[in-house]
Formats: sequence, C-alpha cells, structure tokens
Amino acid sequence: MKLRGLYAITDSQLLAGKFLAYVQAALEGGVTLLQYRDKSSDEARRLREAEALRNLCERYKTRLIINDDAELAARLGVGVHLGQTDGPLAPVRALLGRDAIIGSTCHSSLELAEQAASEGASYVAFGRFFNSNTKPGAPSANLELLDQARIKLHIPVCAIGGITLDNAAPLVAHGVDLLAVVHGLFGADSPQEVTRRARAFNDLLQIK
Ligand SMILES: Cc1ncc(COP(=O)(O)OP(=O)(O)O)c(N)n1
Ligand SMILES: Cc1ncsc1CCOP(=O)(O)O
Ligand SMILES: [Mg+2]
Repeated sequence: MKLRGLYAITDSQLLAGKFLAYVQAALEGGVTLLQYRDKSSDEARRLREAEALRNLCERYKTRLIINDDAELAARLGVGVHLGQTDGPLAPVRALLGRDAIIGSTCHSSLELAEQAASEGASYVAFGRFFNSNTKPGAPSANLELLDQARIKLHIPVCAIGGITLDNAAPLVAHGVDLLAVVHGLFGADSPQEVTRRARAFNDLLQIK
C-alpha cells in the first residue's frame, strides 16, 4: 500500500496539557502517519507518551513513527524517522525489519533522497517549504525539487515545514504524497478545530 495522506507530528511544547486530546482529535479527522517528536532526554516520559500514542494509533489504524530514536521504535515495534545526523539508515532497517516504516530527511537534495531510497527508506522528506516556527533554521526547499523527485524517485515523497491549509495545495499539485504538519494542525484553539483541519488536509489530498 502506497503511503499517502496527512502526516501529523507532535510537539511537546505546543501540546503541553492537551497532548492526547489533540492527538486523538487529529486521528478522528484521519491521519496516515503520526510522528512522536520529542527532543527532550526524559527517557521515562518519552516511553510513557510513545506507548500511549501506540495504543491510540492501534485504535485508529494509524501508523506510529518515532522521531530520531530507533531503539525506542524497536522496543515498541513501530517506525522511525531519521535525519541526516541521526545515524545511518541501513542498520536501522536491519534492526526494525523489512515491514517497518523508515523515513529520511533529505532537505532539498535529490542525491540524499536517492541514497536513502537505496538504503531502504520507506519515504523521503523534503523541506522546509515555508517559514516554520517549529524549526525555523531548517534548510529550505522549493516546488521544482518536487517535480524532479516525482520523476526520479519511486518511493513516497513527504513535504514538511510551515505547511498550513492555506499553502498546501501547490505541494499536492506538484506530487507530494505526505503532508507533514505540526503547527498548521495542532496550533488550533480546540480539539474540534484540530479534527476539522485534519479532514480539510485529507480533502486537499483527496483521501477518502
Ligand atoms: C517527516 C519529517 N521530515 C523531516 C523531519 C526532520 O528531521 P531532522 O532533520 O532529523 O530534524 P528533527 O525533527 O529531528 O529536529 C522530521 N522530523 N519528520
Ligand atoms: C521537523 C521539521 N523539519 C523541517 S521543518 C520542521 C518543523 C515542521 O513543523 P511546522 O509544521 O510547525 O512548521
Ligand atoms: Mg532528527
């Protein structure tokens, strides 16, 4: 099955005090992949939260991805997202097995994407496409790259960085399979609004 749809990414600061309520609201609206992204070193909390997300994801038939931490992903039997400084992909593929979803950050580089694909990545992520409050310093990418990626790559392409309902349409028009979103989804005033946004992202992608 080809990965396509909304890729919701958690943010510990943004979701403080409403973590599971907002994640559940997103899953209600339809989420293809959910990434647990927590940059802290509080191992106990990370395990607790990731387990809670795995349980929620099982209920909604959503695939869970852990950011950065292949050991935690292996412990929970879920997927992982690796950046260029998060270690090599091939040993992680060997650790997690052939069915695990493994994503790779490729910034704006087709070469990195082709290498990730050859090492067994399930999808590649390009971006940031717009200004991002969550990761302002991330290198930028443009729409032309997506056109080349569509020709050269045979795995799903994910776009990330400052994506909102107002700016996502061109990314979809240029062939993106996964829209990875933090603030444009979870920066909402209510869980109802999170659900509405998730549904609207799926409408843009013509999911369901
Ligand atoms: C879907 C997706 N794409 C890119 C990233 C960024 O990964 P990385 O470059 O390792 O940066 P951090 O997120 O670890 O700060 C991502 N997490 N997810
Ligand atoms: C993790 C990451 N990598 C590149 S941009 C980004 C942050 C995405 O968050 P937002 O959707 O709030 O810009
Ligand atoms: Mg990382």
